[in-house]
Order: sequence, then structure tokens, then C-alpha cells
Amino acid sequence: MNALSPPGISAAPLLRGENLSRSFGGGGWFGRGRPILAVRGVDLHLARGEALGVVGESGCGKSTLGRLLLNLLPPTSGKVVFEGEALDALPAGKLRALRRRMQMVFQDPYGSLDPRRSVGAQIADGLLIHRMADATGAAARVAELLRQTGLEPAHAMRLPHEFSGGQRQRIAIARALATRPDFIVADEPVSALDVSIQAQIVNLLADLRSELGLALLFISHDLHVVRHLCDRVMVMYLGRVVEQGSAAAIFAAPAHPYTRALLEATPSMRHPVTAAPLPGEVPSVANPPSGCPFRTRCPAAESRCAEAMPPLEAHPADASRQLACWRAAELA
Ligand SMILES: Nc1ncnc2c1ncn2[C@@H]1O[C@H](COP(=O)(O)OP(=O)(O)OP(=O)(O)O)[C@@H](O)[C@H]1O
Repeated sequence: MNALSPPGISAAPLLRGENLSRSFGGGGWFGRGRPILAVRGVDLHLARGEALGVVGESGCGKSTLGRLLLNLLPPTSGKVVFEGEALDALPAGKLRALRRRMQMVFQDPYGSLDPRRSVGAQIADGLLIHRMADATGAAARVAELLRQTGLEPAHAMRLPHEFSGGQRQRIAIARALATRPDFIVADEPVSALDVSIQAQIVNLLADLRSELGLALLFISHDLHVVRHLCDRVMVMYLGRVVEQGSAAAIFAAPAHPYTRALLEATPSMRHPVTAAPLPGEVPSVANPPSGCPFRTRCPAAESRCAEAMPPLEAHPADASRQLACWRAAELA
């Protein structure tokens, strides 16, 4: 453990994304149709036990990034490295074995659960697929997982509709934990829930993370949720990382104009009504603006911002943070 790492977080990265890019489409009839560059040149690392929040408006590439890291989608370029091994170089058998160590929790637990099968059977699926238990062992593990996620083990035989939204998300978390993963991508796991339930699920994820040493990629458009759970934050805009650093530093003093606008636009307990909506709309991913992609909505934009994309560089006053803004030094 590194002296600078928070407790429970190891220094060696469990997972790395190197210059990850992913585009969609672009082939079209007679070569027509522009490709959509959903993720562009993203580098990231995640240590065992660490929680990284990925935030940005809808369509900024957060889910695509999560799917790339889980190897559910191949990158167009770049690579994912898990415990020092590049996933694209692994033989199929080893890749299958790795699958059990990386899991996903989706936004809509009802959509991701089969309405006709008992929740216990669905939680046990991964155990049986990966041959981690026989029927008796699986039943015992399901009971343990239900207890661990705050549910009644005796309810394993019930169907998903017999549970509330928050309970269904607990079931989805139990299912993701069944195979004892090291890494979980939680994609907007509380956005579909009542505000009163959101905190309970965030607290559950926080507890499980420290109890099990899970590395967590927590995708959310809500910065305040991320603040409570994550060590570090990555802010994405049109497929690129525009600011990243420790959650504490970014929330105390957001540096990129986009991060500032996002924070101002998020209602909080302290400022429920003063939140200002973000100006304008996210430009089309298929036809992004020249230069800095945020410049068309940025209150600090000037002519040089249209010329070239600013590189992601160290914050002028805090080397532990990075941001991509031509005016970083002046705005700091
Ligand atoms: N399978 C796909 N085929 C074509 N385009 C896709 C596909 N998946 C994602 N995209 C596009 O890639 C871009 C990024 O999408 P992505 O879902 O990663 O963003 P996001 O930030 O997670 O947004 P949201 O919060 O709405 O899920 C969007 O323009 C989306 O339409």
C-alpha cells in the first residue's frame, strides 16, 4: 500500500484503460454516414478498492467507457489491461475466467431481471455458469448475498415484481457480487430510484466496497451522488475526459468550465432551487465543434478555443488534477 493511498486502496492498478477509443457506425451505404466517436483517447487506472466516478451529460460516452472496461465491447483502438494483462491478448479460456471478476450493475433493475424467474435463481446464475458452486452451495451463497445486501434470505423464492425498486436494485447488486468480482461498473445505479432510496443504495455500495475491497466505476450524471462515494472523479464531455482528480479537490474548486456548469446545474440539499440549468445542448457526437468540444456552450470561450483541442494537462495550481482547457491558467 502506498503511503498516499487512502485506507483499503492498494497502489498497484487493478485495471488500466490505455488510450481507449470507440466509434460506432460510419460504414453506411456507399460509405456515407459519419462515425460516432463515443469515446476518444481515454486513459484511466483503478486500484483495488478504489471508486472512480464518471460524470457528464447524457451521450458523453460514460456507458460506452464502462462497457469497454468490462470487455463487453471491443475498443476501436487502445486497450484494457487487467492485473497487468492486456485483454485483447488473452486466450478465450482465460478471458472467460476473467468475466467472473468483472461485473455490471445497470440503471434499471427491473429491466435487467427476468420477471418470470425467482430472484434466488437469478442470483445463482453466475455461480453455476462459472462452476463456483453446486445447487446446495449456490443456495447457501444466495442466502449470504441476500443478507449482505440487506434483504431477507427467505425471500429468495420470490419473483422480482414482489420487491420495491430499491430492493430490486439490491437484488441486482447481489447478483453482481455472486461470483466475488474484483471490479464492478455501476451504470447510473440510483437514477431510476426515489430520492429517499438513492442514499440507501449509495451507502450499500460504499459499505460493500470497503468490506470486499471492490474497485468501482460509478457512472452518474449526478455529481452529488458521486461526491459521497468516490475517491476520484473523471468528467467527460463528448467522449473526452475534460477534468479528473480527487473528488474532494474537484468538488471544492471545480476548474473546467464544464465541471463548474455541471455542479451549478445539480440541485443539492443545500441549494435545491438555485441550480442553474446548463446553457445550450450537447452538440451532436457525429459532428462535434472544432477545437474544444465545450466551446459552443462555454462562458469563458475565446477564439483560440475553436482552433485545437486542448490537451489534458496538470492543473496549474494542483499537479494531482488534470484538465483540458486552453484558459486553465487564467481561470485558476
Ligand atoms: N451500440 C451503439 N451504436 C451506435 N451508437 C451508439 C451505441 N452505443 C452508444 N452509442 C452512441 O455513443 C454516444 C455515447 O453513448 P453512451 O451511452 O456511452 O453515453 P452516456 O454518457 O452513457 O449517456 P447516457 O447517460 O444517456 O447513457 C451516444 O451518441 C450514443 O448514441
